[in-house]
Amino acid sequence: MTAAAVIDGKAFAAALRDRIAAAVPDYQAATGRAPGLAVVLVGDDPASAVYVGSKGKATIAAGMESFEYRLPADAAQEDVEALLKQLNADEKVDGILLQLPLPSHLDEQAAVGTIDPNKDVDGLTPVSTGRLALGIDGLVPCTPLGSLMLLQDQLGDLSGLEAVVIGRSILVGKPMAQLLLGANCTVTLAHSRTRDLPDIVRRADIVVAAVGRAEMVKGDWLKPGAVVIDVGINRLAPAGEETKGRLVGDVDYGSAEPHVRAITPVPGGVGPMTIACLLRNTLVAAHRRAGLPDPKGV
Ligand SMILES: Nc1nc2c(c(=O)[nH]1)N[C@@H](CN(C=O)c1ccc(C(=O)N[C@@H](CCC(=O)O)C(=O)O)cc1)CN2
Repeated sequence: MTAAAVIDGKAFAAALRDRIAAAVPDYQAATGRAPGLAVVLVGDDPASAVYVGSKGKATIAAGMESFEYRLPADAAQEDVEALLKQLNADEKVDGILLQLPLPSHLDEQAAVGTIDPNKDVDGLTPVSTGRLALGIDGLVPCTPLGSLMLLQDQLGDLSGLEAVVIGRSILVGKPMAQLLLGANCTVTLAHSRTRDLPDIVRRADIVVAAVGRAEMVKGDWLKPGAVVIDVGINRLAPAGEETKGRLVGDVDYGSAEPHVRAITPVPGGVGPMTIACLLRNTLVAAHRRAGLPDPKGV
């Protein structure tokens, strides 16, 4: 078999961000202001702080307005929900994102549920989830949306293809399965209790691994010629004092690569698409809130 294509999510995301930035001035001319994205971080998880910082920088680089809110790790549920309601009412804010995970004493679903669905650029409110399940146009979670874009770029029409999604999280697995179903794939949603997982994965033309276990999916689980989207971001324990922990996905890249038609690397695959799709959703939300047609090409 010929060498697998390495799907360059970083370059794809950069091109998408450029198209978004190019569309912002038209919105600004029509409304008199730039689209605004508010990101809320509760607590001091270092990885979350990095992601929130990257989102703020990317928002500004796209010509949008960035609003960042930080609440302490011991914030009460009422404090989080009060802030989200305040942002719902803020006319300058088109998109609201509550960075996850929240500290464990907080109820994530209840907090997310207070976000105005028209500003739900993470696509996680019950209304957004329902719209996706019903096939009604709405705002779709960023990582699955970015994964779908990469798949369609590789494969074109996905109709009739067998897709296996491993992992049933609200953030990735479930919406990914819905998106693939919407693209007319035959979808299996596998998870930690699935029996004979390697055999199920072996059927798939498309594999999306979002299980959160380092290098779990092995090369001999994959159908020759499959396209693999690796959503996992796992930092391996440092091998020595001076060695930084290596970042790996949920797929054992070394054993998978010789079997497949195309695969996303980690880092540089799906990860960068998450933030690019957040900007895309913010631009779309801003247009819809202003009663403008959806922006083209994003
Ligand atoms: N409310 C949300 N919370 C979280 C989401 C989300 O979509 N909405 N996703 C993740 C974290 N995340 C964004 O929030 C995110 C993860 C990874 C990347 C990324 O670009 N990763 C790089 C590698 C980065 C590194 O070196 O650590 C890559 O894969 O190339 C961007 C955003 C959980 N929380």
